[in-house]
Amino acid sequence: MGFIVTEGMEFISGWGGKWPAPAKLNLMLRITGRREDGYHLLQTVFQMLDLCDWLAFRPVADGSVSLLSPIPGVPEQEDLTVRAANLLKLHTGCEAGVCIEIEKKLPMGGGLGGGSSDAATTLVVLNRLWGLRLPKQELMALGLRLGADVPVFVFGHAAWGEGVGEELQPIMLPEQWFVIIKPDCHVNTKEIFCSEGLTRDSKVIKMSDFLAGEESNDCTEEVCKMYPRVRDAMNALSVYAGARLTGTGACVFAQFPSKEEAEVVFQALKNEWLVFLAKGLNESPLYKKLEQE
Ligand SMILES: C[C@](O)(CO)[C@H](O)COP(=O)(O)OP(=O)(O)OC[C@H]1O[C@@H](n2ccc(N)nc2=O)[C@H](O)[C@@H]1O
Ligand SMILES: Nc1ncnc2c1ncn2[C@@H]1O[C@H](COP(=O)(O)OP(=O)(O)OP(=O)(O)O)[C@@H](O)[C@H]1O
Repeated sequence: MGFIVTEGMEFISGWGGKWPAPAKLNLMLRITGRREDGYHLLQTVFQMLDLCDWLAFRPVADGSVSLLSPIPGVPEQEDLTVRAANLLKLHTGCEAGVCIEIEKKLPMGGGLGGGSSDAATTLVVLNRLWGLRLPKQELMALGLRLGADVPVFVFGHAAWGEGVGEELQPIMLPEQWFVIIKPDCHVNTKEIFCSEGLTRDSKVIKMSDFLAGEESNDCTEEVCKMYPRVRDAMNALSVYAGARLTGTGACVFAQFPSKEEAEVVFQALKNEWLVFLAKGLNESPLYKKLEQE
């Protein structure tokens, strides 16, 4: 059941070939308050991974936005890539059209931010393809309208995040290796943020506290209580190294200084769990590719 990251395969001949939409991990997640609209104030640390969805964009003449093959369970017009493209058209008055293909590699509902990253890649690539020249800050603000995790993927760098996750400062982190278990359950982010027992009054800390080892995730206890399979995954990974939850789950992860050390744990878990081996990245592969175009 294990899954080693491999390069995406060629699938359609879209503009610029295929574009990465990397996963993220929340290396720490503190909930420090709640806004009047119900959204939670967070302190978090985002790092991208070399584990990606792959997207292709084919210009179409009739001004429509469509998906070549919608993701099962997600209606085409609700897909975050379609919503991102339509939002960009509405915001700029651009009359161009696009057909999008998604090669889905990231598990959904896993706290790896796949849908958000797909949306961010769509905003960044179409901004270039359609010659819109919107600055990054404006794309991030548009992205926030699609979800709290979209801005960091537009930002494109490992980041210290505050607000609802949209106030971002770049951070340089060691590019370690991660073993990530995706338990066979789908955690609903909204359900976790609505749950009674969630810690919402964590002390505000500084970036230096995180760097000194403060790496907790305030959602862990509640998610493990509501989703026993997440607790099982934490226990399975804890045998080898400190296990943490990303976002609101369901994925749990442990970090290792070398690929070799991570590989040993990956091999030990892969028969029983859906497990990924991935490298932490400070710079998003999306921008690396954009620079090459
Ligand atoms: C848990 C994280 O993944 C950490 O990075 C994000 O905060 C969640 O980001 P996301 O999946 O893009 O979430 P959204 O689609 O914006 O929000 C889903 C639901 O989660 C709740 N939500 C989300 C983010 C936040 N800071 N406070 C919240 O209370 C809201 O009820 C919202 O309706
Ligand atoms: N392109 C897309 N890819 C994945 N999910 C999408 C997409 N478009 C819409 N969705 C919806 O978004 C939901 C959340 O998917 P996603 O993969 O982003 O979860 P997640 O990793 O838990 O996100 P987060 O870490 O941001 O909470 C899915 O269950 C699906 O209904």
